[in-house]
Amino acid sequence: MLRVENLSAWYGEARVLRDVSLRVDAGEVVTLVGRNGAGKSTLLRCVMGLHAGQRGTVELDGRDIGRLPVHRRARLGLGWVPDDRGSYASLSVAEQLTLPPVLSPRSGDGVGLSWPLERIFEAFPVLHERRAVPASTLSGGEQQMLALARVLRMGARLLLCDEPTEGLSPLLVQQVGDILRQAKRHGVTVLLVEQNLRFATEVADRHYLLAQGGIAEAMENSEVRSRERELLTYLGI
Ligand SMILES: Nc1ncnc2c1ncn2[C@@H]1O[C@H](COP(=O)(O)OP(=O)(O)OP(=O)(O)O)[C@@H](O)[C@H]1O
Repeated sequence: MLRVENLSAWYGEARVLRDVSLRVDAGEVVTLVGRNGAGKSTLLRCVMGLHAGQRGTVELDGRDIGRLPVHRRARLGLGWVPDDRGSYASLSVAEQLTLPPVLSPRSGDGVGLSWPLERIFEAFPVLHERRAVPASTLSGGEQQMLALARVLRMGARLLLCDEPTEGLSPLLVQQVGDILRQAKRHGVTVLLVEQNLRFATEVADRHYLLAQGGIAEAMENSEVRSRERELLTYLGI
């Protein structure tokens, strides 16, 4: 579904990604792990088209999307879940969930269709409880849930999630895990930055370790589990 080939990225003169190649197959959940500053967020931003200084190939379903602007990538089904949670603060939770342009249904298997509001509220009980309040009054964790809910509501079929569990209570972390597993059952593909290795192995199929802007290793769940202690020390967690 997603193929990244020899992707490099710069901030001014500083090169922060070095010939990164990876793939995420349809229906997979894949994580990017790595130390602070390894380039994980920049990689996600490149895939979404949010980073100008890049070179290399980004393909979605065999189509080169590397030069498309963000809104065109969103139309093709890429859903961006940022770590800064941006929202239209004065609108209520329910208004926000009816606001985004809902992607037109793809023909065929129904994968990647907009989630109905009922399913959203079932999956995100906290948003149902708080549906009438302005989003500005939500906690950071609740805003994170709202950001995730919005892209599912839009019908994104490849979610790009930047540390969705960061700063969440254990209960909300568990809910994010349930939601990602549910999204996977509905055919949604996920690439996520995740530092919580235990969470990563519970939700993901595979993992890439990013080090100094390059892919250092590709790992299966079993490998991450058996090397957990070593990896946690390496990541400085
Ligand atoms: N706006 C920017 N201008 C200049 N350098 C930047 C900018 N944003 C990030 N960088 C640098 O690019 C490198 C990669 O940053 P990036 O945020 O992608 O890493 P990361 O792995 O996501 O780290 P973290 O987990 O700390 O967010 C770092 O060295 C960082 O200092």
